[in-house]
Amino acid sequence: MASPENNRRIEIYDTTLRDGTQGVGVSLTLTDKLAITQLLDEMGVDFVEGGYPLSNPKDVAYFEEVQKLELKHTRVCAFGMTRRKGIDPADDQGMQALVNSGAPIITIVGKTWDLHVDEVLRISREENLAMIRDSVAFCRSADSVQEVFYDAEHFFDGYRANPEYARQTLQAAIDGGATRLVLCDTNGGSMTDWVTQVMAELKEKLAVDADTSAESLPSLAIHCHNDAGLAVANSQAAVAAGAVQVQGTINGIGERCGNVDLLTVIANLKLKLGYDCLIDGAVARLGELSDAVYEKAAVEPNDGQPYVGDNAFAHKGGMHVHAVQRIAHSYEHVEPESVGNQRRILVSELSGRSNIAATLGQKFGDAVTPEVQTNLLTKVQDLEHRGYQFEHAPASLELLMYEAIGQRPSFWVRDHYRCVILGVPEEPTQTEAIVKLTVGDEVEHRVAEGDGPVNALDAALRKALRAHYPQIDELTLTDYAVRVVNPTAQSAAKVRATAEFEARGVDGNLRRFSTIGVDENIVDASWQALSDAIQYYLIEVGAEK
Ligand SMILES: CC(=O)SCCNC(=O)CCNC(=O)[C@H](O)C(C)(C)COP(=O)(O)OP(=O)(O)OC[C@H]1O[C@@H](n2cnc3c(N)ncnc32)[C@H](O)[C@@H]1OP(=O)(O)O
Ligand SMILES: CC(=O)C(=O)O
Repeated sequence: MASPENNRRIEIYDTTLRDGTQGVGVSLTLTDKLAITQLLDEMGVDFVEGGYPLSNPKDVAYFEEVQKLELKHTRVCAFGMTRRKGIDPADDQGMQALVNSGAPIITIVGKTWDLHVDEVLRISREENLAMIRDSVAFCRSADSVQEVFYDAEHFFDGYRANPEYARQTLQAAIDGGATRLVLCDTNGGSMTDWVTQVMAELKEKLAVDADTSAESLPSLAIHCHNDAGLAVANSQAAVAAGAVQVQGTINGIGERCGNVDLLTVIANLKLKLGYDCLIDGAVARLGELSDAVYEKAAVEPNDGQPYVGDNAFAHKGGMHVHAVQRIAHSYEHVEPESVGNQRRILVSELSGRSNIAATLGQKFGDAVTPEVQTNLLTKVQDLEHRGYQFEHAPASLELLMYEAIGQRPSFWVRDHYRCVILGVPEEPTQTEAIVKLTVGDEVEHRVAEGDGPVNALDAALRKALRAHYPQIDELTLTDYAVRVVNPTAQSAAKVRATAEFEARGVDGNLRRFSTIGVDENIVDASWQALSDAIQYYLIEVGAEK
């Protein structure tokens, strides 16, 4: 699949810790930043931009602490803007912070677009060129600094508005000693043809301006934002046109619509286009890297994310599942494992018998006969028509399977439950639940208080069952969500309760599973999800009824 002719090595420059944290809702602790640096190093990421040492105490501490890590592949970069107008770089706090950070690479961002020079900074165009040149040269002259990269902010917009001036800004960075000229699509609105065109003509024109050869100029790099949904395409177009480095973030987190998602770019470069990047084996760990960054950044994962998202290899439609069972790449562009992901087969009203066989066949073996498949499918279609959604509740689906083959155990028989809520103004609302069940020959009639009806019901049900099935104490509710199925019915609408539980199986491993309930009554929907979970768990651990 990869084109063998593209065997250049592409440098990967990660700015998750700087540009990524400019994303809405993203905040990383110092410990998180250091842990992400270490992970990126393990993968062979060439450059990690740790932050802006002038910006805040956390970033200052980062550059101190990161020096204690033993990094094998990564060189740490400190980011900052050009010196302030009208002063010597040596007197500029930002410049001092950069060279004192101890980072071997300094990345200086400067203005390309005359609009920003005239209207935002309100300085002369000559002063802007001097700021770029002086700042790069100052950082380059520091003993601790190995290289200076120059981030040409708004390059593609600036070059459209005034190509001569945009080139002069790069020339100033070259004169200062920059070793990479990073073309930034800061506003993320460039079209791919424009990126290709600029890349194609830029080096030749820069060489003519400087009366030198294109080869003797610093290499070009690319830094794209995703405001027009083209960050991946634009980054790859730049690489195809000769860029040696791609800057971006893990999972594409970043200001506004984000930076380019390095995970997608890396997988495309390596698996599709035959470029070299990172270390051997790293691509198969992209899923792990994605999960780690989502978790540390406390950002909700994007299930539809290319390559690494939970849905990237999830097959729902019956015809697709049928085909994938026969030949996986009929509906998969790469093997899920090649990027650290896995295939998922979902059961829903859009399923065919293949979905049932693929999902339950391994566990239930020969019991999954064609007749059982058809019966279970009919049941699922009927229930989904009533509001259930089994793709979110595989444990409830398994209970239906036990029912379909006549093997669903009855751990208890419910007589009734009752919930009482006492709401008095200015006082905390009190809730209590009563549960009456028959377990074996014994009647259990229990009451419990809780924080709301679901909690009280859960507590009362567990009280009633504990003496018979002590294993239930292992079961923890980890997530619970309620969604209205038919909102037009307003407060009489049906609701779907989905609950996620965690417990150790008989093998001692922690497992998560989800169940579902649907009813007009929110408490009854929750009762179904709760009691499905307990029954499912008791079956899993082989409880005697
Ligand atoms: C495209 C990008 O992602 S660039 C990075 C953007 N990231 C951030 O801004 C996060 C980190 N920033 C910060 O911590 C702060 O903004 C600081 C420390 C840099 C500056 O804080 P302050 O001094 O309070 O200034 P403030 O943020 O309000 O305004 C920016 C200042 O930098 C100046 N400035 C902006 N860009 C440049 C540049 N490339 N070169 C020199 N000066 C610049 C502006 O003129 C303004 O100075 P002024 O108030 O004297 O006119
Ligand atoms: C430098 C940078 O982050 C940008 O121009 O987008």
